[in-house]
Amino acid sequence: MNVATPPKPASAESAVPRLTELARFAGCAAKISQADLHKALAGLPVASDPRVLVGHDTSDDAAIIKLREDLALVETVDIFPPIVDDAYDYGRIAATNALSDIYAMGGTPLNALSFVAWPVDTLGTVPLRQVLDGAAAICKEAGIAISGGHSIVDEEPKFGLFVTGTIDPRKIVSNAGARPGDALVLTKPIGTGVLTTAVKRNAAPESVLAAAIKSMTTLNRDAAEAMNAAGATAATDITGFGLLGHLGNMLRASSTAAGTPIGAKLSYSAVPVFDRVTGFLKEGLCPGGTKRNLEYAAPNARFADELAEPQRLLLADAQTSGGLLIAVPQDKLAGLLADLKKRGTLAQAVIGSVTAADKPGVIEVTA
Ligand SMILES: Nc1ncnc2c1ncn2[C@@H]1O[C@H](COP(=O)(O)OP(=O)(O)OP(=O)(O)O)[C@@H](O)[C@H]1O
Ligand SMILES: [Mg+2]
Repeated sequence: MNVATPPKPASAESAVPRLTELARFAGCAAKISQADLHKALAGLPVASDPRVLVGHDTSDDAAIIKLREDLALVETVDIFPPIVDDAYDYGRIAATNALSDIYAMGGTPLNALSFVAWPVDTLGTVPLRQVLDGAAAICKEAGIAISGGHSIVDEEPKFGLFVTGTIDPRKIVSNAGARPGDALVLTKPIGTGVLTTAVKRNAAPESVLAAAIKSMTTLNRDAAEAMNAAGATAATDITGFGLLGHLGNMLRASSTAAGTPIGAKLSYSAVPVFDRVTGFLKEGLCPGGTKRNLEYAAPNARFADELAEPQRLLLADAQTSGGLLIAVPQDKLAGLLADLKKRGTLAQAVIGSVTAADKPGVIEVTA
């Protein structure tokens, strides 16, 4: 069930310049590209400690550290520059996005610490406080506190959370468990990268963001509860690398775990999209991160000829606080969809299926 948007605290000072003007890349589109991240992380020591059940080597959403047979910690961090101009909404979006990685593993949030980089001389502390209030409101909704943090001066604002959660180590939903035949279900529409870019470049009024802000501030908790109840084989959240990028990570991790190449079939027309996004893409409004995502994904994507560049870009659009992508065995699909619907997730879309492939991570996209 979605919780109503809380009232915004009154602003004592107008934030000049706009928050998004100070950000080179907005939200999760500021992530270092998958290609560069792989270069930077390749060969970095992998944890040999047997208590590290999930480390950075499988590109998963969070690290998992076993404490007991029935208890493990889930740890994640997510920080990014402003994606909207409203400071309170920026805080809410950053917090929802950070919590999402805990839900994507099947975990339950326990506590958060916040990180702030802020141009105190230009913006003052009032909008900073609004960011913190927004994040606190979302954490309260998730049932946890922000129990501390760290703050530095920076010309480009950045904000985010370190979140700790708990999980039963026997019930981890990593991105490595997808198996051929599983259905792929998406729980929020895509297109936040394109919409926020259109507004940032003054090509559209802020009102076009209403549905996207509602989505970016909706916790993936309900989707995760349905996923856990259904017995999903794998899940991840769709963020900065876009649908193709995060699906690719899931398929490659699942291929390694299964010891056989695993790919997917994706149906373009089944993917839920926010209003106006396809029009903006046709006008050439597209975040740089989305173009980089498509470049990275293209060698492993087999697009139907009818799908032109704007449609391909859409599937690679850098999302901020996107929905869960859930792999679920076919016999559990109907139950999952009914539960997602009952809980009121923003989408319950079957967008494709997992396949046996000739090469790990291949995605065949039909119109
Ligand atoms: N600086 C880093 N040092 C070590 N590992 C890293 C670093 N940056 C990213 N990683 C690892 O790379 C993998 C992919 O990171 P990515 O940010 O895509 O995951 P994510 O947290 O699910 O993304 P998002 O938070 O946007 O959902 C993860 O396993 C992550 O832990
Ligand atoms: Mg993630």
